Parts: sequence; structure tokens; C-alpha cells
Amino acid sequence: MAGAFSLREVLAAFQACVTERREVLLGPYLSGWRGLIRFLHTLGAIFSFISKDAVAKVQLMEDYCRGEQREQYVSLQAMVRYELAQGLLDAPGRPDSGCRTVLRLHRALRWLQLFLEGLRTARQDSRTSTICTDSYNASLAAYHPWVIRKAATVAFRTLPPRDAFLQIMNVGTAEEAVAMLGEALPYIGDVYDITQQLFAQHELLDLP
Ligand SMILES: CCCCCCCCCCCCC/C=C/[C@@H](O)[C@H](COP(=O)(O)O)NC(=O)CCCCCCCCCCCCCCC
Repeated sequence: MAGAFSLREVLAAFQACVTERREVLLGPYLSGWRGLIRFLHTLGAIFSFISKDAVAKVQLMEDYCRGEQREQYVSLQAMVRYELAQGLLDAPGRPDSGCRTVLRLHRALRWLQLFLEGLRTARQDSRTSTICTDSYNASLAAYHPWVIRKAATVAFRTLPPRDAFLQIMNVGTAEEAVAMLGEALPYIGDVYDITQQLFAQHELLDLP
């Protein structure tokens, strides 16, 4: 089964990362991202400028999770508490804090949520590139300079048609993929909402 992997397992990580106390565990959160990045690799080299940035951010977070302060990075809530208490978010020009890094992933998760919801509910003959561009423009694009928006839009145009895209998710037929998305998306929405609320509460939504 080398190379064959299903988006079902990838998305399950976002279900696994919310605890009973509504904390978001970083371990499964990052393995969800790792799975998405693997998926992105199968879409071709034109997406590599995106996966490079995503890998760098996930890697940085994994290093915190394995580092000396790993207990402080078990969950997003612990991380926010720790980095705020240590004053790690005050100094300008700290492009390596966990909070600002997760914030970038968090904004990208909003894109993912909109994109997958768009795919799920679109008509059969819809274009994946249109769904992707629309969800990008409604979310992440606001944080990106013109060159990145341009490069992203060019890359999106190479995406396969909706039905073919649903097939490469490896969850079975297009109908089965749509059903899987219907089950998995509420969990992604949950992770997004909890994180959004946490960052809003501590005024961390604009970290440079
Ligand atoms: C269907 C495939 C489309 C994937 C497109 C995802 C959204 C496009 C993002 C474009 C990012 C371009 C790269 C550069 C970004 C950075 O400038 C920017 C700011 O960072 P900085 O503050 O450290 O400077 N970084 C970011 O906004 C973080 C971007 C993280 C993107 C992660 C994307 C992973 C996508 C996985 C897709 C898997 C598809 C699965 C669907 C079945």
C-alpha cells in the first residue's frame, strides 16, 4: 500500500485533536497537517512553494513539541498560556513563536474548511479550480501579498476536475468521498472555532 493513503485518515486527526475539555492537542493537529501536505505533494511540483512554507511551519511546531519545553506545547491552550506568560509574543521581530506560526496554519485551516465544503456541495460538473480560488479569496488571500496570490491562482488552475479530485482523495467513489466530507467537516469546523476563540480572547489574531 506504499503511497496510497486516504484523506479519511488525514481528516480523522482533526477529530482526534479536540479533547473532552475542548482543548486542541498539538500532536494530532500537526499530524493532520503532515497528512495534508503529503496530499499536496501528489498534486504536482507547481504546489511546492506552498508545501515548502507549510512544511517549515509544521516542522517548527514539531520541534517545540519535542523540545525542552514540550509540556508547554501539548495543546494550543497550554502554548498560548506559556508564550504569553514568558513574554515571547511581545518582542517585535519574533517570527518563530508557536502562536504566530499556528496562526498561519489556523488561517489556512479556514481555507481548507471552505474548500472542502465547496467541493462537497458543488455540482458534479463544477471546476475544482473555481472552488479553490473562491475559498482562497474568501480566506487566506487577505493575508498574502499580490505575488503569492497570483502564484496560488496559477497553481489552482492545474487542479483536476471535481470528480477526479474526489477520486484522488482515496476514499472510494465520488459519492463516498462526499459522504466522508460530510462526516469530517464538522470536526474541522470545531478545531477552527475553538482556535479562533482562543486567539481572539487573548488578542492574538494579528500577530506579525
Ligand atoms: C488543493 C490544493 C491547494 C492548496 C492551496 C492552499 C492555500 C494556498 C496557500 C498559499 C501559500 C503560499 C506560500 C507562502 C505563504 C506565506 O507567505 C504565508 C505567510 O507566512 P509568514 O507570515 O511566515 O511569511 N504562509 C501561510 O499563509 C501559510 C500557508 C500554509 C498553507 C498550507 C496549505 C496546505 C494545503 C494542503 C492541501 C491539501 C488538499 C487536501 C484537499 C483534499
